[in-house]
Amino acid sequence: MIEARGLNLTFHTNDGPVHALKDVDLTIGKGEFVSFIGPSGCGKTTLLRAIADLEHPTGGSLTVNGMSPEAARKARAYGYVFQAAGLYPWRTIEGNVRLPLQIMGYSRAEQAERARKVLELVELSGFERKFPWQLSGGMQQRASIARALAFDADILLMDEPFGALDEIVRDRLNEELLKLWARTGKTIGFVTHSIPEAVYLSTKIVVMSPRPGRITDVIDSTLPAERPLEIRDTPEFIAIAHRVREGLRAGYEDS
Ligand SMILES: Nc1ncnc2c1ncn2[C@@H]1O[C@H](COP(=O)(O)OP(=O)(O)OP(=O)(O)O)[C@@H](O)[C@H]1O
Repeated sequence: MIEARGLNLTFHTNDGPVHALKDVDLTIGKGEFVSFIGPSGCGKTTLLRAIADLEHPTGGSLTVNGMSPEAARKARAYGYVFQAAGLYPWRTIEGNVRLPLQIMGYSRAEQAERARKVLELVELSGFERKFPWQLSGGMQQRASIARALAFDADILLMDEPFGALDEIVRDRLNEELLKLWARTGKTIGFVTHSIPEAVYLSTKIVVMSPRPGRITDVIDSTLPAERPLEIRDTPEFIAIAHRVREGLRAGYEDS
């Protein structure tokens, strides 16, 4: 679904070049849930943005759904969820979810039907007429996920969507996201700073390190698909978390 080979991305700044991504090789299969974890500045967001054609690699190759990132963007191959929910305050929740569909020229009936479906999927049925400020932070983030799902793209790219939420809300949204992923079969790319979040959610964990931004480890999860929150206390979970932590530590020492 997503394939990077020798991917490089250098920003040219007044202080000289910044190697945001260096020699990144990565394969993401259909239906995988892939987390990107690493310290600030290791290129997680840049990689996600390159997949979304919001940044342009300076070397190597990158394909998304078998196409160039630009072709994939034009084919609306992905939905993107940002760190802040980014809902328009003057639009209702339903109005926010319908916005991309409106822009794409869907009929009013189709907009309404799709909004209904995705709001049900994120358990926000009944909140269609509310405005964003009438919802909690977690609910706003769910609405922004619904918006990214509205046009039924195969890929969902999420840049630290739950970073600003307290731990209890985050736990619940993690559980809900796993259920949603199981129901929809989407391929998900997910940026996080949290080791437990990465291990809990992912089928594959990509550990990155900065200066230059690169991949230092790729861990295929051995956890079962069915994951109650208590799985975080099992030896298997703790072993994977340990490997992620070691990878992060090694990256710090190298850079
Ligand atoms: N538009 C830009 N111009 C110049 N440098 C940039 C630009 N965007 C990102 N960078 C630099 O590229 C590097 C990678 O940034 P990126 O935002 O991808 O890191 P990150 O791992 O997502 O960090 P964080 O966890 O803090 O969000 C950093 O050194 C950053 O300063």
